[in-house]
Amino acid sequence: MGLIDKIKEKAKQNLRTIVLPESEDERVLKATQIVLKDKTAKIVLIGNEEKIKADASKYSVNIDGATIVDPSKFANIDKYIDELVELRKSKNLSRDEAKNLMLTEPRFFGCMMVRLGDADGLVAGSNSPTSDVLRAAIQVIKTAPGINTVSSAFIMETADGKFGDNGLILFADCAVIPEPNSEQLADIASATAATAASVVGLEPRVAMLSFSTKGSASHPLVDKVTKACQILEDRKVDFAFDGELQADAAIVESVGIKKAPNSKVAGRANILVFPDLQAGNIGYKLVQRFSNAEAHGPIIQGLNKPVNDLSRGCSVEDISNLVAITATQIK
Ligand SMILES: CC(C)(COP(=O)(O)OP(=O)(O)OC[C@H]1O[C@@H](n2cnc3c(N)ncnc32)[C@H](O)[C@@H]1OP(=O)(O)O)[C@@H](O)C(=O)NCCC(=O)NCCS
Ligand SMILES: CC(=O)OP(=O)(O)O
Repeated sequence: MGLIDKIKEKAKQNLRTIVLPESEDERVLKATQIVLKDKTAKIVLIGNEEKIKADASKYSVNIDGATIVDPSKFANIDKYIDELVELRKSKNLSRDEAKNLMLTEPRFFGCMMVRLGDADGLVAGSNSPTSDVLRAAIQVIKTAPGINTVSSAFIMETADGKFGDNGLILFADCAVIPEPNSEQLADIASATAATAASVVGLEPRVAMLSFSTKGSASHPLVDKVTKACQILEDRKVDFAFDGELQADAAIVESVGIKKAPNSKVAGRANILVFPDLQAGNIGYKLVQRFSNAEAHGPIIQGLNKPVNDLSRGCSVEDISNLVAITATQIK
């Protein structure tokens, strides 16, 4: 059984309610049909009921069984607005501004449903940039207790099974922090190790990537990565990691042996932590497109409740798969 089938089986065991705020997107309605047919989650669509039903009929999609919530007719809207005003008190968000966000920004409304327990998780981003999804999630759902950094990971399912664990390898952070400092890189490594273990069932082996392997180049950008490794060392984390490593030293055994002979991770990493978002975002898209790999995510890490983002280039299956992943993240 492949990874997604396993995750879907797990999701079916405990049916969760997932909000899909971008009901105007044809792919979202088609994914809703798949999720309801597969019984991997209950779905809440946000928007005008008549329009959603008309669109579903236009696209010949059956969304019977999905709950449709229209913020403009929502009985508890005042409670949601009050909660947002309270959450953004330090930013002086007025009640009118909060009301406007709740009525016009379905991602904010959906995150509030999750925050207040009217839904369990949210998937968005098919029709909005990642930053819009992240802002709603960070402002409304907030970070989990004791966590400072929100980051993300893609589960890459590569076709030939050569890299990572039988072709499964996590890439981080490819979606959230543009220029992570060393502390944040260490946080990204820890969060991704936890995602690898809990969502994919892998024993994490983390490579902290750079353009240098074990001192082969010297530059402040390399120092940032070696400092992140030192932070992980000081934190006494309970997973295998090594750095700084170049990508080939991280994933190709023969190169790992040559460039980092004493490493427990080099040549066999199943998690790649990129030094910044330029490298991470470009890197995952190149692997996805050049090698026809599945890229599941970005799975957002560090939030108090699960919200996951999509690339705007996602397929219908990407959405239904991410709904199942989100459902299994709920504690
Ligand atoms: C994540 C992101 C949306 C944050 O937005 P931002 O406008 O920089 O956020 P701000 O600096 O205004 O901070 C807003 C709040 O979020 C918090 N925050 C921002 N990034 C955070 C992170 N990674 N983890 C935890 N908190 C974070 C800030 O501390 C701030 O908190 P406050 O409002 O309580 O003071 C932004 O970093 C971003 O756009 N990232 C890139 C997304 C992207 O385009 N990815 C590529 C495609 S996938
Ligand atoms: C994750 C990501 O790159 O999202 P998008 O393609 O929507 O920018």
